[in-house]
Amino acid sequence: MLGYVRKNISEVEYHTWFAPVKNLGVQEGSLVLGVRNSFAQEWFRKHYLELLEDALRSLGAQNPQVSFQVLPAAQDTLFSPADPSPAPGRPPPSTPGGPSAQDQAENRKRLNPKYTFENFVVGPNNNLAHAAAMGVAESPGKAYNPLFIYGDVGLGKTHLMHAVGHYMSERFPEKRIEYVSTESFTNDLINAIRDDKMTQFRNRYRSVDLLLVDDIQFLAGKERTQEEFFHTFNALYENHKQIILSSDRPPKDIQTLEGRLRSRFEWGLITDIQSPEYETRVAILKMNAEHNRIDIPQDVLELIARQVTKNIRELEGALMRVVAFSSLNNVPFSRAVAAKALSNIFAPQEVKVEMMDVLRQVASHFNMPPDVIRGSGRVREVVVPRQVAQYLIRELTDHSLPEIGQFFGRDHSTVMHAISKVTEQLGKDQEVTASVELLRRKMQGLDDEDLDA
Ligand SMILES: Nc1ncnc2c1ncn2[C@@H]1O[C@H](COP(=O)(O)OP(=O)(O)OP(=O)(O)O)[C@@H](O)[C@H]1O
Repeated sequence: MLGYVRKNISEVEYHTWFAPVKNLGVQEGSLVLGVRNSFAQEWFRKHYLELLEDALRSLGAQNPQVSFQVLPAAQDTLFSPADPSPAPGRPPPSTPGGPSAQDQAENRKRLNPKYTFENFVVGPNNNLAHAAAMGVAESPGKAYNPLFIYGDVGLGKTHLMHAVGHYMSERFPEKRIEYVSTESFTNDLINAIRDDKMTQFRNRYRSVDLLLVDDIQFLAGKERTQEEFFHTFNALYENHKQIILSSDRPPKDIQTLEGRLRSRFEWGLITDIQSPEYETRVAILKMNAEHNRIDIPQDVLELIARQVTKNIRELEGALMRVVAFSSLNNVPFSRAVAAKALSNIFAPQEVKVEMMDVLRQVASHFNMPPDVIRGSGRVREVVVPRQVAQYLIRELTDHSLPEIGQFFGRDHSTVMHAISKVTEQLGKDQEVTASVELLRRKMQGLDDEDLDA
């Protein structure tokens, strides 16, 4: 099967997605593949399901069925940077005569273990840069050289550069990879001049297979550094070694950059990354939550994604802030809690209650699945929560009776009946009264007293 798959997709895709997959055997006629997280699960369903079914068909299956299951945490080696053993399916450790374990460790040390292709959410804002980086990873020194990625702060430029580095260090452990910020490059140069170690400096930078230089805009105005970088660039370029540069602006907008450097930066491919749109932001948050094993409802992630729009680093920070806030105050995640946690940094946002929020809260209060409440059951245990939910939705949202009816698969007169029934019971039936009050308070947001307590 893998042979078939490999022939039909690029090598980078294959190694990114298929190398870590585990065969979990056949269950109820379906081939079950273990993947690392729900992000990968969705990705496989969307992008590779047909290909896998075709692969099975090519092996003679009449009615091929493939499903994906998230592997338990223990088998997820993705975020164990301290673990020096290679992940399953990855190249084995070096052999005698091959690259030393130290080389590999050196390579890995400089790269952030989180910044891989697998952890990079692709959206319309970054798909070109992502495709270019994949192209470069697949054919270093050949596809686009240099690759120049620009974009505002915190949008994933460094992440993409490191992803190429990881990919190369896993597939070709003998390759030398150097990741450096322009600032470190400048400092190294200054030190080398001072200590009379220019030969070592040149050897270090001109002997690499992949040079990643971050924030190249800081070359502006540094004449000696530009001069040295020019020669480093030429040496690597002539030897078909790959260069990737990141910057906050395109080469033409970097002031006081020597013309000969600017034109070299334009030789390869220039690609930009824009701010992510809403769906991409939600997907990034979801992936982050999962990687950190935080079980946080989708609607809370959506609220965070609405608040932070420009910078992914801030987006991740906002998520951590919400997590810390809820843990320190010992309150469960909710949109109200998230809004409160973020209110010091962002303008307080009015939390609009949605029908689904109410249904979920009611379901959790009465300890039954939301679908049962919306279902057709007629016993009192289900009818009371259903009526309470309809009553609260009418009170807390702007939805009309027919809309509420539709949400419950009923007509508006049923909703009207539910509302008058609850109204009648308020103050008389203790259970109904207490439930309505408690739920109303929960959904209107927490008061400060709650949090202080
Ligand atoms: N598409 C994405 N999917 C998942 N995470 C992302 C994505 N883009 C960025 N991130 C995350 O956002 C954070 C900031 O990204 P990164 O450091 O690469 O930004 P940058 O553009 O290099 O910023 P700077 O200009 O400040 O160096 C990182 O934690 C990174 O993992």
